[in-house]
Amino acid sequence: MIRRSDFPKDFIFGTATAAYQIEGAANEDGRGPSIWDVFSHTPGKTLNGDTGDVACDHYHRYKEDIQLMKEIGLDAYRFSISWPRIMPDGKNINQKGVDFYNRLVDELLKNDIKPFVTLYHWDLPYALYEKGGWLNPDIALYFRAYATFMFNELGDRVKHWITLNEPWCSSFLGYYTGEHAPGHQNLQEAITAAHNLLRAHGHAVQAFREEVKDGKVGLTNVVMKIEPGDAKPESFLVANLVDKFVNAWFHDPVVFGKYPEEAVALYTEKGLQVPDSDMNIISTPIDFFGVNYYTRTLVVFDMNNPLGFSYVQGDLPKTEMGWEIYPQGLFDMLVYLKERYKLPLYITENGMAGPDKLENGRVHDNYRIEYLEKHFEKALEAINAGVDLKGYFIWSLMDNFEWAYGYSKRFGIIYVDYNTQKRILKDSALWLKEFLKS
Ligand SMILES: OC[C@H]1NNC[C@@H](O)[C@@H]1O
Ligand SMILES: [Ca+2]
Repeated sequence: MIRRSDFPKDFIFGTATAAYQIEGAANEDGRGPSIWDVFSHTPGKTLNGDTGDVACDHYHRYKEDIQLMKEIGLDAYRFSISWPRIMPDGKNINQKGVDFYNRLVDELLKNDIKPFVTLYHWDLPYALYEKGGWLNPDIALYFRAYATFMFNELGDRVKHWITLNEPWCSSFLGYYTGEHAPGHQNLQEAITAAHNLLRAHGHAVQAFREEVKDGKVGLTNVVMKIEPGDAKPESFLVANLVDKFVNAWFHDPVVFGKYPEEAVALYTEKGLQVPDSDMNIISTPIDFFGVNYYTRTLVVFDMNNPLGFSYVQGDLPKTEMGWEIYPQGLFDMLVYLKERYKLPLYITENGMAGPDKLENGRVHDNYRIEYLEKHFEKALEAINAGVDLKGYFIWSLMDNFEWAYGYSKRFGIIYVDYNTQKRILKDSALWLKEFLKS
C-alpha cells in the first residue's frame, strides 16, 4: 500500500480548481462577462443549459472551503484568477475583484496552504473577444498587462504561477470542434489561436522575470497518451502524428522555439498557414511544465477524416467521462516529457468523474480511491525512474461546473449538494486525509 512517506519529503500534494467552475458571483462586485458566460447562456451549448452563474458559490464560501482543505491536510491549492473579475473590460482594474484574490491568498497562507495560481483558465473577458480574442495578435499584450498587474499584486505572497491552462483546449476545442467557448469550427482559426496563446504565455514569462524574482513560472498542458487503436502499421504512424498535433505542438515551441516539423508539413499540405512569429518570445525559458493527465487516446488510420485519423473507444474500464482508466499512461508521459524537455514537472491535474451518490450523508467513492492510489503509484514509479516530479494536484477539490457537461460530472473529492451548497467529504477525501499522514 503506497504511503505519503514513499514520496520525497518536499513533494507537495494538493487539489486544483478553476475560477469559472467554482466561484459563481458571475455578475457581482463588478465582474465582467467572459466568453464562457456568453457561451453557457447560449441555448444548446451546455448540458441542461447549465452556467457558472452560481456554481459552488466559492466567491462567498472560500473561507469554509479553505477550512476543508486544512482538515484534509493539503500542502497546496491550485486555483485560477478570473481575468474578467480583474479587468471587466479587458483593460481597467476592478478593485473589488482584486480584493477577493488578496483575501483568498491571505486565507490560504494563514492556514499554511501554498497557493499555485493559474492566470488563464479559459474565461477570456468577452470585451477582448469582441476585439478578436485569441485571433487578434494584440491579445498577447493585453495578457501581458493582466499578468504584470497580477504579479505585482500577489507576487510578494504567491511564488508558483502557471500562465495558461491547457492551450490545446482553448484553441482546438474553442476554435476547431466548437464544443468550448467561443464555439468556432475553423481549423485555421484554431492554429492561429494556439499561436497567440503561446505568444501570450511567452510575454507573461518575460514579465514574470521582471516582477517576481524569487518565483517559479510554468505552462500547464493537457497530456494525452496517444496509442494506436488497432495493429495496422498505419495506425502506429498516425498515433505518432497525433501525438505531435496534441502534445508536442504545445511543448516544443516553449522549449525549442519551433513547432514539430511533421505536423507543420501536414497542415501546410492541407493549405493551412502555420505562424512562426515571436518564437523567441514563446521560448522564453520556464521553470516547469504542469501536466494534466487523465487517460489515453486511441487513434486509427482513417482516409475519410481530413487529417487521416479517427478516434476509437478502448475496452478498459471507463470513468463517467467515458475516459479509460489507464495509470500506465501517466508514467509513460512523465518519462517522455522528462526525456524530451528536461524540465521539472508538476501533475497539475489528475482525477476522475464518478457515479457519486449521496447515501446517508456519505459518498462511498471507492472507485476514486482506487483511481488515485493507482495514479499515485505511477507517479512514484516515475520519480524512481528519475523524473523530477515536484507535486501532484488532484482534480478536483470539489464537484463543479464541468464545462459543456455542466454539473452532471462530479470530479470532486468533496461532494457539493448544489441545492443547498452543502459540502460533504467523500470517502476519497477521508482516504486522502489518512494518506497524507501516512
Ligand atoms: O475535464 C476535467 C478537467 N480537465 N482539465 C481542465 C478542467 O477545467 C476540467 O474540469
Ligand atoms: Ca513590480
